[in-house]
Amino acid sequence: MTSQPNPQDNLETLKQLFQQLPPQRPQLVVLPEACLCFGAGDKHQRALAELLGSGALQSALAALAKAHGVYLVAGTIPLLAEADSEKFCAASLVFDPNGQCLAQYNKIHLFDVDVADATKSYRESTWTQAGEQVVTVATEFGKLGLAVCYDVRFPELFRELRSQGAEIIVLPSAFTQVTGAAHWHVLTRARAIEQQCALVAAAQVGVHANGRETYGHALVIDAWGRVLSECDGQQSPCLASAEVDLSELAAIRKNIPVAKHFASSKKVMHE
Ligand SMILES: O=C(O)CNC(=O)[C@H](CS)NC(=O)CCC(=O)C(=O)O
Repeated sequence: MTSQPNPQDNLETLKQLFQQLPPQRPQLVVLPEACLCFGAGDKHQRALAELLGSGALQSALAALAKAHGVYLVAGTIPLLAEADSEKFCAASLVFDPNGQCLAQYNKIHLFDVDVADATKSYRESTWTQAGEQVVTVATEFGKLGLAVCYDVRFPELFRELRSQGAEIIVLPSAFTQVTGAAHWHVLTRARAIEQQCALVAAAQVGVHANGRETYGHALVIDAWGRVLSECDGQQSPCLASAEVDLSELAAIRKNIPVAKHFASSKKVMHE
């Protein structure tokens, strides 16, 4: 998506895009980081922020999941830890096909980074409160592990998701054009290969209201590291969709038992 500041505009885009969902069920749909509000400035985002379990953004997303009978990872929307919190969490929510919210993951690694682009200085922590919990959630087709965007640069988080049983990792993102062109495919494929998990990486793409430029290239990657589907980084909105065979995952894990080998090497590395 090329999300805009006004949530209503983005919901309209999503309603159109959901018309193109393939017929298979169960189905998992993953949205990009800041899917309902992008480029509006932190005050506007803080004004939109909701408490878990109530609010217009969450109701609209729950309704979308229910209307189409899909699991929906709506990453991210601004959620408040407490009603009077100054900062909001970049929260990725998981809805089931009945529109029930199953889990919340707050982005742990915040993008306080300098990039050689028009924005130059990104300081996410000035308005975002960092998450403190690793989150996995069971679904009828396997266990999801939750991560967001810049988290992809921290393999330790993905190691932890795997050890908590994750089989499919979801990664709502808004990678910058510059870092995305250099690192996006390598990082996402590396996390899928090393943790032997399927990985679904949704992405913002194009030029946003605040002049920020995002890379796009939403991906579905299997546990062998193959790219099963990809948006081309030009079209917006765009749907990358694939059928993932999780039975292959068990064979990959049996043949290359990295989890077992890590358990032995861990002793050496921590001494
Ligand atoms: O600010 C918003 O509204 C939405 N959030 C984002 O765009 C976030 C925080 S600024 N972007 C990233 O984490 C980019 C990571 C990245 O590009 C990299 O790791 O190279």
